[in-house]
Amino acid sequence: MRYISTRGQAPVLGFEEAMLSGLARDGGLYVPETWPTLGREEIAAFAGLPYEEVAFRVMRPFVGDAFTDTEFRGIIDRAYAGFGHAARCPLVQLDANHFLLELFHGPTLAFKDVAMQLIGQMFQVSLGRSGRRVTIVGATSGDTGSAAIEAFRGLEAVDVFIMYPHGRVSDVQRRQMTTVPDANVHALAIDGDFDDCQARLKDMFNHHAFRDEMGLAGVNSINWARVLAQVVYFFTSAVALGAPHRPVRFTVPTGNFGDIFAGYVARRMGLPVERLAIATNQNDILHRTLQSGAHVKEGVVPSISPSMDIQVSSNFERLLFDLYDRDAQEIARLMAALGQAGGFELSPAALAQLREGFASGRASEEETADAIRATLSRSAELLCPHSAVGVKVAEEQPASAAPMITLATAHPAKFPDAVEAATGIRPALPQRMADLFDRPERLTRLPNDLAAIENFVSGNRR
Ligand SMILES: Cc1ncc(COP(=O)(O)O)c(C=O)c1O
Ligand SMILES: N[C@@H](CCOP(=O)(O)O)C(=O)O
Repeated sequence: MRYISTRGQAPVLGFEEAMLSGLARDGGLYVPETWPTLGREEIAAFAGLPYEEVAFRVMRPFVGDAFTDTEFRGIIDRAYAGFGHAARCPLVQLDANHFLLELFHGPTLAFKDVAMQLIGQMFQVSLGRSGRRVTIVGATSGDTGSAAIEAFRGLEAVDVFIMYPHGRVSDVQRRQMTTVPDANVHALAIDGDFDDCQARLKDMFNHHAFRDEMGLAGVNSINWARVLAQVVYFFTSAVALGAPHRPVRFTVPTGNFGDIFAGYVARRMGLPVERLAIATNQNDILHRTLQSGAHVKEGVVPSISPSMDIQVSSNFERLLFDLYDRDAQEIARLMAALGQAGGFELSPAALAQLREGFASGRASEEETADAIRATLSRSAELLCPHSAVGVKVAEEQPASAAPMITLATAHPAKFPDAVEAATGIRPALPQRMADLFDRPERLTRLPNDLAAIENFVSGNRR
């Protein structure tokens, strides 16, 4: 399998190099040259298999010769061994036809662990083989950061620098990043919002002299391997509810468009997905895009679902690439318009395709809190605010015989203030994290300035 850039000007790479490089050198995102498909029988055969086996079968076609089958099975087994649930990503029934896919049983209590634990293992095998060192830079609105730190802490061949928006993540999320004592980990509080952090991240990758000198690697969903690992749970959950013999529907709480893009990939691979609904909070650029056809940035407004406080949804570029029949020149033009003019209009053909493939909805702050409360009283499930945005939007979708699966993307204990305000219940952290608020914090506050961030990175990597 070969990987090409959405902007058409970067070298074509194999899986391992695409995984280690992060952003393509032309500023685009790597995508597989073609979408591999799985036949009905192959998908049906997933029923009853352990999560790890389905992961192997779904991801194998994308990995090529980067890892032997034995290496790849070992990587997958080690990635999920520490998850707190035997099913890894269990399904919970909310009502007759609505299910929650719990993605927060990994070490840092959010869906990011599902992919990050896997790529942590992939990096270790790959770097161990080559003797190469990398400097991981990441941007987070709260969850990617701690998942990355957990996956890469203490590794000799890796330094990790995570930028988060100062004052805009929950206290639990911040402490998960700032209380890790390992010398290779650096939490950087940036004066800006997540879009600023992600923009500086991409600036670093696009500054080729810096990128090459530092050996930059990216573990945001810029990295194709992150998205790939997330495709797996669309298959496991759908098959558990009868796919491929009956279609299913998904609603995905969405910010950077990585998770829902993974659902799109599952559908391209042959999974019968009747509806794929984008659920946004008040930072609703994607919902507005579906409604109006205009993809226009507005300022990020802080919300009680802070991990989705995003207006520049990085992976939307990957979808646009397909919507525009893989016309890389056109994608480069649209992305330049987004950067310079703050937005663009989708062509009528691209918009029609977008609306055919996706639905969307939005939850206000009040509606999010209502969904947390209503779900608790109906089914005793305590939702995090992001999952609540998903449940609210799922419930608005037209009735169908196909089961609806809403992705529950984080544990409620990561957002205790919002959950307590909605329900009066303060969710407790698991015992292993009970002393999180007693641990000393270590962080560096930096301006939203490329030179300042680059100086810090170059001065502090080992
Ligand atoms: C808890 C949570 N839910 C949902 C999202 C949105 O996922 P994506 O950015 O892949 O759209 C994020 C962050 O991205 C998150 O941390
Ligand atoms: N919500 C994310 C934002 C970064 O998304 P990613 O999937 O591109 O890493 C976070 O919690 O950091």
